[in-house]
Amino acid sequence: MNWDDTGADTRTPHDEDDRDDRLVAPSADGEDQAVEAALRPKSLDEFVGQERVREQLDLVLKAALARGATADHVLLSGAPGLGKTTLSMIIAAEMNAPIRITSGPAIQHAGDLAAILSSLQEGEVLFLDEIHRMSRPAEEMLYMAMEDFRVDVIVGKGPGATAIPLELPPFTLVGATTRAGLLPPPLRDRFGFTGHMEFYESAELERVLHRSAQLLDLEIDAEGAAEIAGRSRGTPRIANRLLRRVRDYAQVKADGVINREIAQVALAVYEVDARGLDRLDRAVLRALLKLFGGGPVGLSTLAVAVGEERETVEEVAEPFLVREGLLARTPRGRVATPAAWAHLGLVPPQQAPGTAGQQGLFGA
Ligand SMILES: Nc1ncnc2c1ncn2[C@@H]1O[C@H](COP(=O)(O)OP(=O)(O)OP(=O)(O)O)[C@@H](O)[C@H]1O
Repeated sequence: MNWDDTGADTRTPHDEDDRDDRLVAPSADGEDQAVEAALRPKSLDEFVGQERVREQLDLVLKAALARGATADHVLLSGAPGLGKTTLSMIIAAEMNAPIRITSGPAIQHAGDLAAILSSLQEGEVLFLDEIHRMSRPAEEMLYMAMEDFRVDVIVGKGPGATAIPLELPPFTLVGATTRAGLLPPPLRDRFGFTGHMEFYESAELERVLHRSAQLLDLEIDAEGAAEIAGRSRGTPRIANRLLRRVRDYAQVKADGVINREIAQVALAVYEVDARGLDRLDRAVLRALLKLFGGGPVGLSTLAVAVGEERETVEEVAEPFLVREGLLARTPRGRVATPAAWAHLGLVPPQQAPGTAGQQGLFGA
């Protein structure tokens, strides 16, 4: 990637995929998957943060255990990397039940789901990630399975097709979604408990980092953890990933101990700034400020200026910039906030008397 100082992209577009190889990407890459299993908390007590969800879930599970019953179906919603998979495994562990893991996109036909459901053991936890991406027929089969622990398996085709009812053992469905709003109400209503996972506070991420450091046998001090936490975008997965990169730096260039200075220098090497913005985020902001005077500017124009697809700017960079209060999406286009100017150390152009709002060079 070659964004120059003006924020313009000097590389040929698409010669690298900015989505997956970003150090601050919320989704898991291959390395994450390999180490995440070792870092996952195994019980609700070990699970950091999300106090409300944890407390409510604790009650749901304890009550089910006391009744000797299978726990109600649970829906977990929230951004990637906040711990939905981890919580589903904890639910199974707390219920002393086995867990089966699958995802919406893996279930394209109702038959795929019937095969999974009919092989569940009594009390088993079925974790269905990205449940909003399941096919419609599978979704309809799931309604009946969740409510009546029964599915109708269709045998044959056309007028001769017959539905054979199949009893299922009671099970707990844990559905996970990043888009709770996309779930059809009949599906949403069949969950006994819905937990909304929030982004983590810095102090919570510091606890995650200390715990991970201990498991990875690393030495990190309080200031080192605070520095990494502040750049982790409220997401434990990103915190754990940044920790591993800082560890590499500490091992190669220092004595292995992670303190504030080591964390700062290491993350500067990886171009993750003090607020967790990476090169793409800063390129978008810089273009908005330097080329368009802070906006408003249309998404397509902004995307061309940084040499990216509209979707990349809109879906990869903007959500975090909006969340951080650095950029606003307005009906007239993208607008930088005063915090954006301050973050990049730039001074907003003087507002001419009588003009309303920020008017860019290529304004509305
Ligand atoms: N509350 C937490 N305490 C400690 N570690 C956590 C916590 N939440 C998540 N993690 C760590 O973050 C990593 C990612 O968590 P997890 O895979 O559960 O996220 P997810 O929400 O299921 O993500 P995705 O939606 O991408 O599947 C795991 O390695 C896990 O150890």
